Amino acid sequence: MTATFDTDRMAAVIYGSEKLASRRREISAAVSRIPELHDSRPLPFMDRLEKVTEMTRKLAALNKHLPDIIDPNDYEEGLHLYHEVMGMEGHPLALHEVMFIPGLIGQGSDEQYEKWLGRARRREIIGCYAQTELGHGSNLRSLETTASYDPSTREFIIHTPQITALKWWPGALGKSSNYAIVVANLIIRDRNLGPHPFMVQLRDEETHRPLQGITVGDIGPKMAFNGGDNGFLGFDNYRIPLGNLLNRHARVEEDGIYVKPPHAKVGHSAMIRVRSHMATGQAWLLAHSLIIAVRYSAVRRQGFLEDKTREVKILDYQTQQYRLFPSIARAYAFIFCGFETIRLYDQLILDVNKHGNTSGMADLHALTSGLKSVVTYQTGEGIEQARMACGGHGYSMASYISEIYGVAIGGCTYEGENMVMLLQLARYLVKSVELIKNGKSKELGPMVAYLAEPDTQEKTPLELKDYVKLFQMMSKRQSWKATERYLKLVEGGVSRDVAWNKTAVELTRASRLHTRLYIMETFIRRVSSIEDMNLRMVLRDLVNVHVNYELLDCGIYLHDVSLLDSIKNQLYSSLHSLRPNALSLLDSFQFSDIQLRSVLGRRDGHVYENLFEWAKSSPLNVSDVLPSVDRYLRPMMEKAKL
Ligand SMILES: CCCCCCC/C=C/C(=O)SCCNC(=O)CCNC(=O)[C@H](O)C(C)(C)COP(=O)(O)OP(=O)(O)OC[C@H]1O[C@@H](n2cnc3c(N)ncnc32)[C@H](O)[C@@H]1OP(=O)(O)O
Ligand SMILES: Cc1cc2nc3c(=O)[nH]c(=O)nc-3n(C[C@H](O)[C@H](O)[C@H](O)COP(=O)(O)OP(=O)(O)OC[C@H]3O[C@@H](n4cnc5c(N)ncnc54)[C@H](O)[C@@H]3O)c2cc1C
Repeated sequence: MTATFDTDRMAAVIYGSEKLASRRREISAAVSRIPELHDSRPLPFMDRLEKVTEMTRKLAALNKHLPDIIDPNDYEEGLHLYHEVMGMEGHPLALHEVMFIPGLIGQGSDEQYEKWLGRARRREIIGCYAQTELGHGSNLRSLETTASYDPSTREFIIHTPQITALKWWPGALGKSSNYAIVVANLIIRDRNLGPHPFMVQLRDEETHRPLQGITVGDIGPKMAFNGGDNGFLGFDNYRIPLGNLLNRHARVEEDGIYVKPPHAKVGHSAMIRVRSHMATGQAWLLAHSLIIAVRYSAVRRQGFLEDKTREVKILDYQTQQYRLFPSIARAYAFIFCGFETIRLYDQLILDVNKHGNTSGMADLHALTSGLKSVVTYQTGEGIEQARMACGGHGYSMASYISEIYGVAIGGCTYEGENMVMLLQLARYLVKSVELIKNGKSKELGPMVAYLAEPDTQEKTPLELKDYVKLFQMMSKRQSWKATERYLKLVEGGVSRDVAWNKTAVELTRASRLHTRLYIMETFIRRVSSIEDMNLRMVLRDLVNVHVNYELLDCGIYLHDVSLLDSIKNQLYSSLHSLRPNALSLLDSFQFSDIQLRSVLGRRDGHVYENLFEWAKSSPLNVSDVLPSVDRYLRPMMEKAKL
């Protein structure tokens, strides 16, 4: 079946501009011509040490070639080049670009930029972001690492009071970084002023050995990211100068006077940044797994439909389409939402850093808390469906889907565990409902204004705005239901914290619905704004899959469930309409074979030949008889014969 649109033009919609889309193609082509930048052999055949070594080798090679391939100051081009060459399994600079430099920009003063930013950008130093501890990750207020100010020497003494206070998990900390932004409780004259970010040198710049007073190492293998070195870190009364408190917002004077920041959570900007970028990152992972599954499904033939002389492509099965197409819609929806949150973050950091204006923080915190939770969860679901859609071959590392899954679901945990973050958004929703109850609807932000709308009769949705209306109604009802349940407990004398906990499941449901509504509205809005009518029509088919699937999936929140039958019919027909364009919608992401790293999902479609070559290259096939067979199996069988 042939697609009805041009994938290069769709790529420009996905990546935001024709220029960036074509630069991505040029960068992929340039990488394909430089063997030094390719994996020296398939990553799944490597053990952990080999993977870390391979990633470090490629990173150094990339650093050498980078100025010939891209403009080093272009963030988007750099991101693509890194994805292409380094892949997704982690590397020594993974946190340097993602949290260390942004953390320094968000928290450091101009003087501190002068001292560290240029060096970091030139990669004279490598940094990471060390916040989570062995005993605490979610509850930042209970972090135990201390940074006590000593006015006599104008230094902070960083200390790990007990084992639970060891920093644990930071990416690229274990073996690669020589600097870290360390989050520690600022203590002045025995007063704990809460977590603050400090620039800390961990290793000697010449020898790379840990400095005295620092204990640091790798935390061992993980579900994924095994090319990276997540680490542990402890301090034994380790002294750093006063100037190492990142002090754009909060300051300590030489005499120990504390100048507090304009907003209590302004120190969290590095986390807000990653959360703002997560929707696009996850969309990209989801699209990776889907292109593998859809390409394979367009090659794999099994069973018969009308034509009894030739087996059917498995992509023609309705169940296969139901498994995969709603996730294609989500990948697009997440990309569009992600661009919006990135733009909001960039605006916020400008407002805060230039004008000290923190008024956008609460809204963006609520939005990104919900979005990162829903998007990572649904991405995990979609990738797992993609794996199952490839049958037995999906289970092989040749598909690479299990690696993508491991990487993606890390996002359910890092940057705030999903349930914890859904509860953060719920605080915002509950406050909004309370405003309405207190007659202050005018104070509601635009994203929650629908919470004040009256209930109307549910009717079969015909146009997109009807779907949005129905979804708003479901989301509003759940936010109200959860809030009223919580307030009733509080009014009955239960403490706020306990009442919150007794309502928590309902609260997380409200947050999910609110976020799914936001995703739906953003998707519809973006598609409606596309000028090219041809592309807009194709994406309209995708939106149709999305709105019907979302409504069905959340149908339990409708009062009139008889609506669901017509929605089911509309979904089945929209899956059918999407079939001719499904593969091209994914080809539009324009992943190269190098970037995909999937034997099953290669562009050439020679699935069986490629799988056989891959199997033959397994290290186990280097000899016909393995030493373990000689040593154990043959003697066992010989003994049994006696
Ligand atoms: C290529 C891929 C690379 C992947 C790299 C992955 C790298 C991963 C890195 C990491 O994981 S770094 C560590 C990340 N850690 C976390 O995310 C920890 C999660 N916990 C928190 O963020 C916070 O503790 C919390 C859960 C948000 C709660 O914060 P806290 O206890 O300090 O506040 P509360 O008392 O609950 O709330 C008070 C008040 O403040 C509001 N608020 C909280 N955070 C923010 C914020 N960032 N911005 C604005 N406002 C915030 C909160 O909503 C409350 O408001 P009110 O309800 O009182 O109005
Ligand atoms: C791949 C990866 C990379 C990471 N990189 C970094 C890094 O670079 N730097 C860094 O500092 N950290 C990093 N982390 C750590 C990460 O940020 C934390 O693991 C994460 O924030 C979750 O915290 P936790 O481990 O304390 O989970 P916990 O909070 O212990 O979660 C365990 C369970 O308790 C529940 N729970 C906890 N609190 C509540 C609550 N208040 N209400 C209801 N339920 C609750 C959770 O929902 C969850 O079910 C990384 C983690 C991973 C997996």
